[in-house]
Amino acid sequence: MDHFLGIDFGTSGVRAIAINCDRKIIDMTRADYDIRDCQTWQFALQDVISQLSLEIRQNIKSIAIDGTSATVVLCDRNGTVMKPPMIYSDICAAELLDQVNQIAPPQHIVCSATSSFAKLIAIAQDIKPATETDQKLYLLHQADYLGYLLHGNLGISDYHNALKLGYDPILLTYPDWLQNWAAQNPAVTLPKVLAPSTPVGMIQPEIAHKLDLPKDCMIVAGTTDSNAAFLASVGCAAPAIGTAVTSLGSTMVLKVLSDRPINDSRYGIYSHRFEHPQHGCLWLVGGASNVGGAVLRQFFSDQQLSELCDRINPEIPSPLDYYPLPKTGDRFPINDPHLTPRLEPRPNDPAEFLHGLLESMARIEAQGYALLRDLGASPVQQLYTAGGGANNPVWTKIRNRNLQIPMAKSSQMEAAYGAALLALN
Ligand SMILES: Nc1ncnc2c1ncn2[C@@H]1O[C@H](COP(=O)(O)OP(=O)(O)O)[C@@H](O)[C@H]1O
Ligand SMILES: O=C(CO)[C@H](O)[C@H](O)COP(=O)(O)O
Repeated sequence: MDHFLGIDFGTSGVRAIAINCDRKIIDMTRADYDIRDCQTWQFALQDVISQLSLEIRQNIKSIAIDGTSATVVLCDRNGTVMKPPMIYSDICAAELLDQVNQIAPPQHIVCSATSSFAKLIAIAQDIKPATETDQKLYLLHQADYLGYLLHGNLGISDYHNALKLGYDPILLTYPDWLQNWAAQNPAVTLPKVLAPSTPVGMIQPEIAHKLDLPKDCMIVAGTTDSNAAFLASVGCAAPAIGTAVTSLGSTMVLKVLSDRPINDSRYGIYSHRFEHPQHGCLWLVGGASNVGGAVLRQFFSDQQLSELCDRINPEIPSPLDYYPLPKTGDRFPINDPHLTPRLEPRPNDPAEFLHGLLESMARIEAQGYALLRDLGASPVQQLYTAGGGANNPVWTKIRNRNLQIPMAKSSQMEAAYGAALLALN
């Protein structure tokens, strides 16, 4: 029986889900890791695979990996990581953003302090010009680097991860402005870009041996965590236009399947290409906010979260109006690297405080979907939820009251299932 493995690298953890040809989950494993330490990426990757039963591992036909978007790492030609990764919410200095604005077209989506291209400009600042080919350096996204660890082909990405680097998902090429920049900065090689789910290469023999994987196990091009979450929630490759998914993990990411791309760097709005079996090329229009579960973890353990939620009446709106960020800066619907968290006034009752946090994040989610609609995204017909926050019925009721959008039960709430569907395809 053939099995297909999806591996999700989120902010706070790694999940692997093995499915069979009927898309049924046959096993799921988890591992902790530190998103800022690439060595833990490698350990966690091997850990979540090794935890699978021997029978499953020996029948894995293909593997797909999703990672956090705009998390980038610089490697040399041997795949050695040259410096700690810059993660998706890291902000580049204002003077570097000025450089980005001089290179990219006005209001391009890379004209954001958190874009992968802004991080490339930051990294390129202290790279000596390459005199020999062996000094070539490679900019990789998190999913690209993890895929390299398995297939051994350096410099391969996908058009979801490469979007915030500046890759054009309509023309399926790097735009001239970026190719010109790369020609003037030969020390850094941009990754080759494939469609998600495209076969990249077979697993390296020594890795196959170490992990008891088949010698012909194929590693396919991956995606980003919230695109994988979209696929997981709808559970197929043919969702209706107007299907929306909120990925409620450490962050909050909104996506609406639309018939046209909408991009607006003022608000941190961008569109991922989505190949639909019936409609052809569609677009996942959305944005990623830094509000989400990470800020809840700053104040409450999962146990406290559960106990305090039992004391909240979700039908009564909280009067508290927060902007609950884990640190300064947001990307969407307010794209402002200097936006400070608003977490006052702090009530004495922790249940009241939690109610205010959940209600405020639900209001921001509703503002986000209203902004997407106002800027031309297809109207939302039904809304799924993925990620850890999807497990919270009180939050779901609060969100339902603020959103006024028909909410559907997700097929699967783990992004790793979406990655497994890519491996199956
Ligand atoms: N029942 C819950 N209610 C609210 N938030 C939750 C709940 N369970 C988990 N979370 C939050 O979800 C996040 C983890 O979800 P996950 O999808 O694994 O996120 P990520 O991959 O982005 O780290 C944590 O920040 C945690 O606070
Ligand atoms: O918030 C994030 C981490 O979970 C990422 O930014 C998220 O992946 C959103 O980016 P994209 O829409 O490109 O997937």
